[in-house]
Amino acid sequence: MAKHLATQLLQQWNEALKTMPPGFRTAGKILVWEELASNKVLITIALAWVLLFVARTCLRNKKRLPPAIPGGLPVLGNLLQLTEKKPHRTFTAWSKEHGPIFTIKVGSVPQAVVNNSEIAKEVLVTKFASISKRQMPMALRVLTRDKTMVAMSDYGEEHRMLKKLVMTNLLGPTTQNKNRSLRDDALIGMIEGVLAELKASPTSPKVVNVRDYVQRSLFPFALQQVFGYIPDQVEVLELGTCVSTWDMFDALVVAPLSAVINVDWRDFFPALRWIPNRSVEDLVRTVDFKRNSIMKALIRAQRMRLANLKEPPRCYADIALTEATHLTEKQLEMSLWEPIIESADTTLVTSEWAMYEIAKNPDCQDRLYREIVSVAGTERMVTEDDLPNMPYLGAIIKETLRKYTPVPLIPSRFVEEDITLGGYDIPKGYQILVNLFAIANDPAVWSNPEKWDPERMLANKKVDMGFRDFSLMPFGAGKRMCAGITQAMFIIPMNVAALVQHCEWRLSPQEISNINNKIEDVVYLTTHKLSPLSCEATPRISHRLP
Ligand code: HEM
Repeated sequence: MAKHLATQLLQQWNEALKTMPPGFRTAGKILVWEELASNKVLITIALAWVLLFVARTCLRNKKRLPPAIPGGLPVLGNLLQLTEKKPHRTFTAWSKEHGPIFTIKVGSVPQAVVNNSEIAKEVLVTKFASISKRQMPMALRVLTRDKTMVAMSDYGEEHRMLKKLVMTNLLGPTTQNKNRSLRDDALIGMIEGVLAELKASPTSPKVVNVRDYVQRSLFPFALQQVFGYIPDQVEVLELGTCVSTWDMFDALVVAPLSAVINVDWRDFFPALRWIPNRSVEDLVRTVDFKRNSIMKALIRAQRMRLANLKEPPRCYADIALTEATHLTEKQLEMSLWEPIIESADTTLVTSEWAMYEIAKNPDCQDRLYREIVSVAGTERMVTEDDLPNMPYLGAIIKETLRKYTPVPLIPSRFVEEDITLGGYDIPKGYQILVNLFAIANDPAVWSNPEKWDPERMLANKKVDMGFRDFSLMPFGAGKRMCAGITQAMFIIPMNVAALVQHCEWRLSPQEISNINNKIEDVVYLTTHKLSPLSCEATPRISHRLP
C-alpha cells in the first residue's frame, strides 16, 4: 500500500517535473530516484511530499502576476521606496513605467496597486464581491473602533444596517432637501463673516484666510445636521472638563485625521504584531479616548434634550436615539461621529482647492462671475436652485475634483479568493489599492493632466463621476460609492459661487511665493493644501443677503 502510494506520488512528481525548467528537472530526478522508492519506502514518501509541495509552489509561481516594482529589499520589500508622504504620486509615477497595475511588497504585505479606470471598475464594480473586506493598519483600526463606520466597514450585515440608517435619515436626497435651510444658514454666515472682515479693514484689497471661513461654516453645520443645534460647549465627565465648539473640532476632526497617518511598523509585519510598540499605539488611543468621550457627552446631552422635547424628534441624533434602539452604544457613537468628520473635511478640502485655482486664474473667475450674474442678477444671493443653470461652475468643481482628487487612494481592500484583474492573476491574500489620483491624471484619458482646465469638463459631457462613466471617480464607484455625494455636490459649488458672487479674489503675495516654492499639498487621508489659502479679497457691489 505504502509502496503504491509512493509510486503514485512519484508519477505526480514526474508530471510536475515536465513543467519545470531543465536545471530543476535534473535536480528533481537526482533527489527522487526510483531505487529509493523500492528500498526505503517511508523515507521516499516523506521526500516525495516535500517535492510535491515544491512543485506545486513552482506551478503557482507560474501564475501571471502583475509586474513587481523593482528595488525591493529582502525583508522590507518596497517599504523604503515609499517614505515620501504622498504615496499616490509615487504610485502614479511607477505606473508610467510599469503599467496600470503592479505589485509591491510593504514589509511582508503583498499589495496590487490599480492605476487606471478599467481595472478600477473591475475592483469596485464587477469583481467587488471578492474584494469587499478591508484590512487596516493599527491607527485606522483603533480610530474606526474595529471598522464600526460605514466608510470603513467590511461589506456585510453591519455595513448595510449602518448605511441604511445614515442614508434614510441624513444623507439621502429627501433629508438633504429637508436640511437645505441649514446649508443656507451656514453659507450666509460664511459670507457675512467675510464681508464683515472686509468692512472693518481700512485697506482694500484685504488678505483673507479662506480656509478659516469655510471651516467655520462647515463644522457648526456638521454638528447641527447631526444634533439639531450647535453646542457651544458640552460637559465631558470622562475628561472632567467642559469642551467648547472649537475644542470639539480639534478632538472630533483634526486630531483623528492627523493620528490616522501614524505608522506602526507592525502593520508591515503582521506576524510580529505580538511585539509591543506602545508609543504610537498610546498616542492613537489617547485621540480615540478623547473623541469617544466627547461623543458620549454629546449623546448624554441629546438624551436630556429629548426627554424635555415637546415636538417630535427631528434631527439625525434624535432619530438614531429613539428609533434605532438596536444600535450598541459603540455603533451609536460612531454613527453620529462619522457624518461630522466626513462633512467637515472633504468638502472643505475641495472648496479650498477650487478657490485657489479661481484666484490664480482671473479669466476663469470673471467668466464664472458673469455666469452667476446671468442667473442670479446682482440683487439676490445665488441659491441651490441656480445650480442646474450654471454649467461653468459645474465644470470648475469637476475639474477641481479631478486635479486634486480629495481622497487619492481608496483605503485598501483584501482579496478573499484568487481573482484576475486587468488580465493578471491576483492571489488570495493580496491587498488592493485603487489610486483614484492616477485615474484622474491618466494622460491617456486627460490630455495635459497637470493643467487645471474647466473647459475640458464642458467639452466632455459624459463625465458623471463614477455612476456610469468611470474616467473620473473621485467618489469611488459601485456599492461602496460615497454616500455623501449629494451633500458634497450642494455644499462645494455653493461655497464657491457665493464667495465669487460677493468678492473678487486674487492669490496673496504669500500664496504666490508658496507656488514658487512648490509647497502645494500634504495628505492625511485626504489631499489637504499645505498652508491655509490666503487671498486678497475686494468686495464686489454689495448683494443683498436673504
Ligand atoms: C468632495 C467630497 C467627497 C469625496 C471626494 C468623497 C469620496 C469618497 C470616497 C472615495 C469614498 C470611498 C469609496 C470606496 O470605499 O470605495 C467615500 C465613501 C464614503 N463617503 Fe465620501 N466623499 C466626499 C464627501 C462625503 C460627505 C460630505 C459625506 C457625508 C457627510 C461622505 C460620506 C461617505 C460615506 C458614508 C462613505 C462610505 C460609503 C460606503 O462604504 O458604503 N462623503 N467617499
